[in-house]
Amino acid sequence: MTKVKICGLQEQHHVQAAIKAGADAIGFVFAPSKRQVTIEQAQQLAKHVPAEILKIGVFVNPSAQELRTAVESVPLDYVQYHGEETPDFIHEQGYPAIKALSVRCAEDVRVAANYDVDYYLFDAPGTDFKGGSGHTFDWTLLELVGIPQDKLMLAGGLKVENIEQAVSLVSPYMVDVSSGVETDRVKDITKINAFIHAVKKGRA
Ligand SMILES: O=C(O)c1ccccc1NCC(=O)[C@H](O)[C@H](O)COP(=O)(O)O
Repeated sequence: MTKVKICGLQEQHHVQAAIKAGADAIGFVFAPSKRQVTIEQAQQLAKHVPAEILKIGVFVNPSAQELRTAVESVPLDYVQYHGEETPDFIHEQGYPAIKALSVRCAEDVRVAANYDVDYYLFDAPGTDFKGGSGHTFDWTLLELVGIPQDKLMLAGGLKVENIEQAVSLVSPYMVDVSSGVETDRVKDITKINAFIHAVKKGRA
C-alpha cells in the first residue's frame, strides 16, 4: 500500500494527529520556509514519535555541520535534500537520503539518474520557497524516469481531490503532502485524516 509522509509539521497536536491517522513518515522543514522549525523545536516534536514512523528533515543546500547537528540531535531517519546539492555532497554526508527534484520538463526528471540515493522525490517547483508550493506538475513526465517504483516519492499539490488519480497514474512508493492538508496555511487535522484515509483505504 502507498505510504504517506505529512510534511511541514510545527505543532505537537498535528504530529500526533498525523500518527494517529496512519502517517508512515513526518517531515520537519529546516530550510527557509513559512513552515521552518528550529532543531530544538524538531527535537521536542520528535520526542513522542514512535520508532516505526520515519522522521525526515528537509534541507536546502545545508552545510555538513548543520546536517550533522540535526540528524544527531533530533534525531532524523532521513535527510531530504531539496536544493542544488550535488551527488558527491550527498554521498559524502553518508546519511539515508532522499533527493527532491523540481519538475518543469523531461530533463528535470532525467537528472535523477545522476544521484545514488534511497528515494527520489519528484515535486513541483517552489514559488516563495524551494518547496511546499501546493502546485502540481505534469505527472506523465515520470514515465520517462527509469527509477524503480519502490524508490519513487511523489509530491506537489497533492490533496484529497487528486490523490486517487495521482497514485493510479504514478504508483509511487510514498506520497508527500503539505499544503493540501492545511487551511489558511495551518495544518488541518480534518484534512490530514481525510488525505491519509483516501490513500490507505486502498482506493489510492
Ligand atoms: O514545505 C515547505 O515549506 C518547503 C520549503 C522549502 C523546501 C521544501 C519544502 N517542503 C518540502 C516537502 O517535502 C513538501 O511536502 C513538498 O514540497 C510538497 O508540498 P505541497 O505542494 O505543499 O504539498
